[in-house]
Amino acid sequence: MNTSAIFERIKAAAIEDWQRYVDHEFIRQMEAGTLAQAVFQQYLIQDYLFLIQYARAYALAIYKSPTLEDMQLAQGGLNAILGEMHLHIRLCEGWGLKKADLIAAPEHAATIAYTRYVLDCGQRGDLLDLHVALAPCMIGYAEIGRRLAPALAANPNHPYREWISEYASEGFQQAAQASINHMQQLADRALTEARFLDIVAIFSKASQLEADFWQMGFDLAREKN
Ligand SMILES: Cc1ncc(C[n+]2csc(CCO)c2C)c(N)n1
Repeated sequence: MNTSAIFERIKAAAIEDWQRYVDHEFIRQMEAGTLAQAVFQQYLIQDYLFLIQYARAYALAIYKSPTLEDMQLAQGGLNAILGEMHLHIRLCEGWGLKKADLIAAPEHAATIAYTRYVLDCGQRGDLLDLHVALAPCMIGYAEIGRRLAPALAANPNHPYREWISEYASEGFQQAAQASINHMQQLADRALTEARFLDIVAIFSKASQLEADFWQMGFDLAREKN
């Protein structure tokens, strides 16, 4: 099939689920600086557990790589996760939570659902299926980082400066672009017309699971109150 600008086409086909993810109430409140800290803390603790499982998904992407270049790109993703986890440890330390406390937290159903879904896409499918399941995470956070960056300039005391800066950073934006480029290569090699709807379904599902992940922060904070 004609696979030009494949990421834009997949996103357009899944636009409602994508919007519900990148424009979730959590993001709106974060942008405004009004998101309750308890909600953000619950999210971030679960996100640490999420990243451990997500690192396994990138490791699976190395295993599923037909070429050395695919392997190197997946390895870059794995390294980026290890770097991202420093943000979580730093922020949690500021609240008096140690790494051991994070690891000991029980995984929420939304964390399990999302990470195991991605791992399953990789186990039963090929590298394109897995890459598409991984895409909303990387590319969505880059879109959110770009959108929220102006809020930092407007408010010098923005409470979520560190988090927003991480995803708005040049390094992170480049990594997301590299992920789009890799998706393009994989699609050029393996995407057929017959597979397109299956690929869109994976992207939609992962986007829905991202939206559920934001929602989990509100739900957990309410339960603990
Ligand atoms: C629920 C959730 N979704 C996406 C990310 C962002 N993220 C996770 S792994 C990875 C790839 C390399 O760092 C990126 C961008 C997150 N932290 N939590």
